[in-house]
Amino acid sequence: MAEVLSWSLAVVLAVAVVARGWWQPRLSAWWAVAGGRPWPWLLLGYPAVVLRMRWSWRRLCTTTGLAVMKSPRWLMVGRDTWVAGRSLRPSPPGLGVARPTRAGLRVRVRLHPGQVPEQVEAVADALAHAWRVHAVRVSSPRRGVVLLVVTARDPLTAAGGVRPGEGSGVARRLLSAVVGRLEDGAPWVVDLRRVPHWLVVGATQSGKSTWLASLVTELAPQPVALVGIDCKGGLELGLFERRLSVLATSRAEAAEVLRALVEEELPWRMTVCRSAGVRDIWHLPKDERPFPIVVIVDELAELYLSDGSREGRREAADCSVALLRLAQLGRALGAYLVVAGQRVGSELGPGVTALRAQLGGRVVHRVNDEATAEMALGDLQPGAVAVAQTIGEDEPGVAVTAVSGRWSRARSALVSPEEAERAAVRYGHRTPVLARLAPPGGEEAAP
Ligand SMILES: Nc1ncnc2c1ncn2[C@@H]1O[C@H](COP(=O)(O)OP(=O)(O)OP(=O)(O)O)[C@@H](O)[C@H]1O
Repeated sequence: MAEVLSWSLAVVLAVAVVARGWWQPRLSAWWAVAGGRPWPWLLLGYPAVVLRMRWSWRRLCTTTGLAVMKSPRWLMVGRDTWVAGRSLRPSPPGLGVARPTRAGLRVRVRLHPGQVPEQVEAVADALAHAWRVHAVRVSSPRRGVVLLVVTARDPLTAAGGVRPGEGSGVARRLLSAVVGRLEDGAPWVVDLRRVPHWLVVGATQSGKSTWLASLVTELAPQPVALVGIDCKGGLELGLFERRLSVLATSRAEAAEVLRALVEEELPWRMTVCRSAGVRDIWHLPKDERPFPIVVIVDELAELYLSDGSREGRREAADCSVALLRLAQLGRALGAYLVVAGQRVGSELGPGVTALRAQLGGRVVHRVNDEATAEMALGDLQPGAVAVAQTIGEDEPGVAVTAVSGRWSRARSALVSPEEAERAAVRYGHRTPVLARLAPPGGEEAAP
């Protein structure tokens, strides 16, 4: 026996020596992958939660009304009559295979005919309690199926634990930014080419500016023109001035910049596309393609609310129309819009509701009232409205992010003003000159 063992060991060692050219270069990558895995969760937490799920699924579905009763085959019951058939048995929706994620697991559930995802969503809290996990989120990737995203512990509690660009195993695309971490542990990616326009809402001190700072920090190294509109005198976006192609710090300046964008820059881009026979700038040859422009507005209300003067009303109306046109025309012409504000209700003016409908990406931080959460999420993800309202004072940077069809809780990367400023200075030399927006000197540069 000992002889067989030592021979086997010798063979394994010999193979390892012969094949070292193959495994040695891969060793560090394997080590890095293994080191990044949440082993305690995978080895202990995950099997325990899966057992609890399997064990309790039928009972849970019965008590919460998700199980349907399979009707038995029966005969008439009389005084001396036998009853044939199976006993009445609750049949729960089909629970699929639970796949582990970094912070929990995902599992698909096949609904019974006649059931809708809202029924599962209504009992998500009961599931979370029964499985002793932080949260169960419900989405519906296709008809008849719901996806349960289970998070074991709240990964968003560690304030400041998220770094800009963290989890950047994600392959970076132009115009995409990792701005924090989602509740399921995945990086929070804002990809402007997929969802071109975003609305960022939150009460004061909820984390809007920090979110904008992490977005700018991520976009700064990219060949992208950034246009800042900050009518609070440039207090927030002024930090990135070195990396901004244009910064408007009052409403009069903002109206002028937006006018130049929609009346000069966008029509010029249309002409370029038309003469090249293409439908958007992304089909132009790379060296002829104009820079994509990301317009960032901090505090939307400052653009919309007027002081009652004729001049003020005219500026507000101009800004409203220009933002709407920008949102409508922008995607094909490489202009993207990120708008932040405390409220986005119709009290700001008639144009704001139309603008909101164009902003397909939503980020909702802590809000002061239900109406604001409803305004920001109700049209896209009604199920997320209640969750946005649970974000507390002690959770700055925590938000609900939603695009059509999906939503999640998330926490933004904590980017200090100094870090953001440093990034803007470091990449300041990459700031494109937009000649039509900032007339004094400079020519339109190609990326
Ligand atoms: N992801 C985060 N993690 C931890 N702390 C955060 C996070 N985001 C923001 N904060 C903290 O919350 C506070 C408020 O952030 P921020 O200034 O971004 O809020 P705001 O919504 O822009 O406020 P205001 O509307 O008053 O400008 C700051 O002290 C900031 O450090």
